[in-house]
Amino acid sequence: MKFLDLCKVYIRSGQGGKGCTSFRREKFIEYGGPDGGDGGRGGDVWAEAVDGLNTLIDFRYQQHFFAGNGVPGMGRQRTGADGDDIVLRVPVGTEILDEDEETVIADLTELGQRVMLAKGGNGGWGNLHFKTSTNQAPRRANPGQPGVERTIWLRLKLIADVGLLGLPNAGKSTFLAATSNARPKIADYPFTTLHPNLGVVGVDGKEFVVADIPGLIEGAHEGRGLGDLFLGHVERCAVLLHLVDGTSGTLLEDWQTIITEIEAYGEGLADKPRVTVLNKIDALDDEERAFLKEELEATTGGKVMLMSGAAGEGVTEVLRALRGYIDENRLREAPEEDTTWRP
Ligand SMILES: Nc1nc2c(ncn2[C@@H]2O[C@H](COP(=O)(O)OP(=O)(O)OP(=O)(O)O)[C@@H](O)[C@H]2O)c(=O)[nH]1
Repeated sequence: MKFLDLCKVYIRSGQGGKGCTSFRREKFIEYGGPDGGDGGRGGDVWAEAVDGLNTLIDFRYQQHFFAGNGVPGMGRQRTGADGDDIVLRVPVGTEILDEDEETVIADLTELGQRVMLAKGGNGGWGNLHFKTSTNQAPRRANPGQPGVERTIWLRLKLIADVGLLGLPNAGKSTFLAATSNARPKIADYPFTTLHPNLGVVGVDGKEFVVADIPGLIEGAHEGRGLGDLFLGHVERCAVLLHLVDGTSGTLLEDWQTIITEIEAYGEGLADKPRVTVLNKIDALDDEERAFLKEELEATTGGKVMLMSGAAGEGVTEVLRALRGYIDENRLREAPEEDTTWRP
């Protein structure tokens, strides 16, 4: 069972600071009582679903996360400072699994959702805490509790911003290849090698993820895990891109077949905003283009864009239209300007 994006992370919460053994020492005060303060609490390790991420790629560069240790207590009843918490910032749709890679610790499906993964150790008590009626001068203080160390897995299920629709031969693979292979570092996105029907597409310096929905529907029959994966994609898609082959001779039927399919599928797929594209226009003359566009617009009741994925015509306009539907926060900064698609 392969998942789109999976990485292993080592975390450790902070150790509690140790308690202090100390006695009040001041001029004219004999036998001043115990005044050792408590140690500070160790920092916690949290995970939080944040905006603006759509991969776990950052965890390829950092896998160890340590929260701060608590500071030991001090004399004159001073408590040590608490250790700093640390927060793993993950994309919405990240599942956190235990070391066994099976037990789900948390499923961060909503923006801002947070979960504590390792609690910091309590600080130890200073000797002030141990004073009793029979022992006015305790020499005892506690060590801080140790932090918690554990290995976890992060698994990203939901990543597609755009769902790609179209009958076999509509030109989906050609479009994906043409728009996403401009990225020299595409191998950095682990899921692209695991799942050929996904592409990271750049336009105007921003990136988003396009997934081939029919490919995923087929995948949905392969097993429960993949089915869930598909649902995740569908839920997260901001917009659907429907490619219709302008050279098929059965334009309106082709369009209707897909619409029927997504309506039958349910899960809100048919209610998503849709960009409808008349594809392969390089094979059509001006008259045919105008005729087919008009015909398709009359059927869909909306605007139809013209494109040739193979020749690169109209592609930028389509990408910009898609980008317009995607929340700005969800777009990734393209690594370099020259990774953006161009014909
Ligand atoms: N003339 C022309 N042909 C295209 C264009 N895009 C794709 N094709 C051709 O159409 C055929 C199908 O293209 P694919 O990209 O494989 O179509 P697909 O939708 O991915 O098809 P499946 O993988 O079967 O789902 C191929 O022979 C392509 O060369 C285009 O813009 N213009």
